[in-house]
Amino acid sequence: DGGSALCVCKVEGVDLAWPGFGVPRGAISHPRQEEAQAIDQELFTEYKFSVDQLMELAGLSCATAIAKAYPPSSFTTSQPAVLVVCGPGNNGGDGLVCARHLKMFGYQPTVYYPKRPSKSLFEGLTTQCKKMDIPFLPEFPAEAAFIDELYGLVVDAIFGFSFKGAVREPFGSILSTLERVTVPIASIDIPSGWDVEKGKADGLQPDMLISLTAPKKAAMHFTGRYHFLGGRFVPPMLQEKYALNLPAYPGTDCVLQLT
Ligand SMILES: NC(=O)C1=CN([C@@H]2O[C@H](COP(=O)(O)OP(=O)(O)OC[C@H]3O[C@@H](n4cnc5c(N)ncnc54)[C@H](OP(=O)(O)O)[C@@H]3O)[C@@H](O)[C@H]2O)[C@H](O)CC1
Ligand SMILES: [K+]
Repeated sequence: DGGSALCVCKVEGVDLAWPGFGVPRGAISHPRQEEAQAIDQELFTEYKFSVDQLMELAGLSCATAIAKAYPPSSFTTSQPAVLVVCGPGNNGGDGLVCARHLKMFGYQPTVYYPKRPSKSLFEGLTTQCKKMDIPFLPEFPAEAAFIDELYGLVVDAIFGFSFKGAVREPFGSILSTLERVTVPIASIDIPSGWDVEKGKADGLQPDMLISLTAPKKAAMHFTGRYHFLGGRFVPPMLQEKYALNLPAYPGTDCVLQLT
């Protein structure tokens, strides 16, 4: 029927179905902006996940994908130094979680977090990073060359699927600096500044994209080397409802390399 391969079994009279145990028959779906937001909302309202639960899994996926694509031994800097740039929404929260896990994995992350929401979730994530000795930059490096000199990788956690319209400051200047760096950029969920559906041909061109839940429409314009899927938390019924047709993650992995 062109849908995903579903395995169904009965346990105590309840039908259990899951994608996988076989390759999905159709292509992976690329939700539009409104669909991505609707799936996100449904995870919270209908499926009763909390934001911090999903953010933890999302951020862990990002750090895991980064560790697979850029192991510390591949860095040319003296330390595996990573600059994590965090925006004002949940994409920025994923960045903070990612920074904390990167530190656990042996990297040297530094965070830049210019616009911090006064919500306990983000305050808690910030404290956790600080208590892990992750430095927070007071200012963004003025020159792309400074970033190239000090860091071997930049994590773009500025905007995710709720980004709309023209970029407002201070993020416009930050993005124009990031467009000029030569070290690889790993974007969480959406390359920041891109239209969530149409992309941005003259915008940031990351080396890596970690799509969370499912690749959004803009991911079709991604031309970097590594595309990973993360956020292995979408219950089968929700995958079916939105016809996500996600490929099966290998074994117990929290990420899947798409390209
Ligand atoms: N289900 C999942 O896969 C999960 C994904 N997660 C991550 O969450 C983001 C989406 O988070 P959300 O908070 O909805 O939105 P963003 O982080 O994309 O951005 C919202 C903030 O950005 C500001 N904004 C929007 N447009 C602009 C602009 N043009 N210029 C400047 N600033 C902009 C917006 O500001 P407002 O003033 O408009 O409110 C917000 O502050 C998703 O992509 C994943 O990364 C969750 O972690 C877990 C579940
Ligand atoms: K991003």
